[in-house]
Amino acid sequence: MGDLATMAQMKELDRIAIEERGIPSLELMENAAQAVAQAVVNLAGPADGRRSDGVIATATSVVRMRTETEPTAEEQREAEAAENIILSKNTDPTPRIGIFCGPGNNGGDGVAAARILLEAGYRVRAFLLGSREKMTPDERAMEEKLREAGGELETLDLEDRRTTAWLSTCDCFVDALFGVGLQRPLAGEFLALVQWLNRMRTPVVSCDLPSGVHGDTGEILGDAIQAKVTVTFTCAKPGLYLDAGAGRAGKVEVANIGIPWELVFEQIKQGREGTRVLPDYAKLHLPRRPVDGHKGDFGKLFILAGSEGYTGAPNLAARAALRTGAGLVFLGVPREIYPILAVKCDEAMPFPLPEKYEEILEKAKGCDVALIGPGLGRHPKTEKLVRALLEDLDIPVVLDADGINALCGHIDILDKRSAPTVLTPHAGEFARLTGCPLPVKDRLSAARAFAKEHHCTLVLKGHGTVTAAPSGNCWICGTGNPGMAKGGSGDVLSGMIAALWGQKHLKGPYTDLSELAAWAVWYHGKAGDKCARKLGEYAMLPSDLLDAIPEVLLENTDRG
Ligand SMILES: NC(=O)C1=CN([C@@H]2O[C@H](COP(=O)(O)OP(=O)(O)OC[C@H]3O[C@@H](n4cnc5c(N)ncnc54)[C@H](O)[C@@H]3O)[C@@H](O)[C@H]2O)[C@@H](O)CC1
Ligand SMILES: [K+]
Repeated sequence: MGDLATMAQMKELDRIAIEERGIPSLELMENAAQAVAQAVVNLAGPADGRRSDGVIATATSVVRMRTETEPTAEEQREAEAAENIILSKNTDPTPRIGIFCGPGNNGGDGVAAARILLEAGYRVRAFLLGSREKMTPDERAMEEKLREAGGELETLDLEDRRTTAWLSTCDCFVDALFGVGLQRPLAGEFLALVQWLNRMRTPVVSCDLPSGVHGDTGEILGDAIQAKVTVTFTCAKPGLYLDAGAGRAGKVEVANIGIPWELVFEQIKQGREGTRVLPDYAKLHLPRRPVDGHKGDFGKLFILAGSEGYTGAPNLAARAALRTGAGLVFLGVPREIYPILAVKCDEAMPFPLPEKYEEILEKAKGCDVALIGPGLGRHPKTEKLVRALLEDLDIPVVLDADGINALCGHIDILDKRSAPTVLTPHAGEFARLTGCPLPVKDRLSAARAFAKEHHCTLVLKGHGTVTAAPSGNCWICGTGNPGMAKGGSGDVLSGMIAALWGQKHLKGPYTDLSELAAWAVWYHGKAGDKCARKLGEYAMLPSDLLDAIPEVLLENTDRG
């Protein structure tokens, strides 16, 4: 489930399928178009137009809005013609589909979908953008077939009122401007069309990618289509789940277009540096806890957290760890705030940090996992302590927030560690640590490169949090929402990761600690989604996540 392909991988896969395996490219395009046409039918309703109510009023206002000054006689005639086009929807409710095709094979998918929908009885108009000379042979072949079916590939003129009137009555648009061949930011007529379409708010089905979204990074080049559904071919692309691209893709449907699965396996799934998405509907089952397990088996956690003014973070991290199954949680906090934590904690065991470093080290060494950082502050003495622990501790470490900041300028300490380490930065912390500019443009590649270079697990937070393993494998999280963008959510996540890393029975079948961290990210996002449904994105709090963890884990634990 969920293997993703980059734009380059996709092009290579298509090439091998066509050139080496002899699969006709037109057959692939036809299959792609079938899947797109089906998505249109799902949105626009059946060809007899039973679901067209409500379009007329919106459409009329679009034409009227455009009459700003006193019209000339010619303009008056045009306006009337446009109005008639709109009113004709009353007598002919057959769904109208506007299809916008670019000059490449993505455009070819659109042309083929136009023919399929026309033959199915829909009112279809297909428009070409860009020069006809640039059209690929396959797109030309599809244009020929469209013509044979009684259709036409028109040149789009958004100044023509009759065209815009007709488009304003459409039940659905198909975006077939650019797919994996997008090379530069949208400009000129492409940009103008994309912005016009987005203003219309008519549901859009995008072919392969919303045009303007970079398939590898989710970056928006110039502007991008806001799709309702993206029908992506063979494998989904990372950009559909990352950053702004994820916001433009709408619902992602992956269509098999006839490339043999063993070829996909060879080229994509078997790849050494794979990328997988963990979608919302994924089931990431934890095994049952062993019946004879005792609290020591479920992980002794050492948490170093908190400072004056940050008394919530240690408690959130500790409680999240316990909610995620940790056996024992020792919570070391600065002496000044210890009394506060002593009152807050029931299950976790807070203690004031001893003056002597050796005593702190000894306490930490007796544990299975250390979580360092939530609310720790950036006092030089504290940062020195963090670095010393990273050097001296040979147990797995989860490094979060100010724990990460303490590594700035001292990345060699990370390189020297032999025990597993996971860092959980948001983009700001990552930029500070690596010196890369903000915003981090390609989070997937950046996370992968860092994890490989420093031989650690990197959880780079954001919309579609990326977890990268030292092997180069990556997971993109498909859960979570903007309601979680509040101070404290990260503390909960770090506690959850530490808890999973500490439980011995999870290390049998799930030895890959990086994958366990990716699971923790997914559970955390899922808890957030439950809170958003119940409390709303505005009001939900990081502490509410703690109450949602039980339901998430119940749904994702083997009960047999
Ligand atoms: N035979 C195949 O390889 C198949 C390809 N398919 C479709 O074809 C797509 C890939 O086709 P292509 O490689 O032709 O690429 P695209 O159709 O995505 O785009 C390439 C064309 O767009 C132009 N272009 C790129 N960026 C531009 C910009 N910003 N402004 C203006 N022009 C720009 C390029 O010069 C080129 O003419 C896939 O995404 C998929 O939709 C499917 O039909 C399945 C089979
Ligand atoms: K597209």
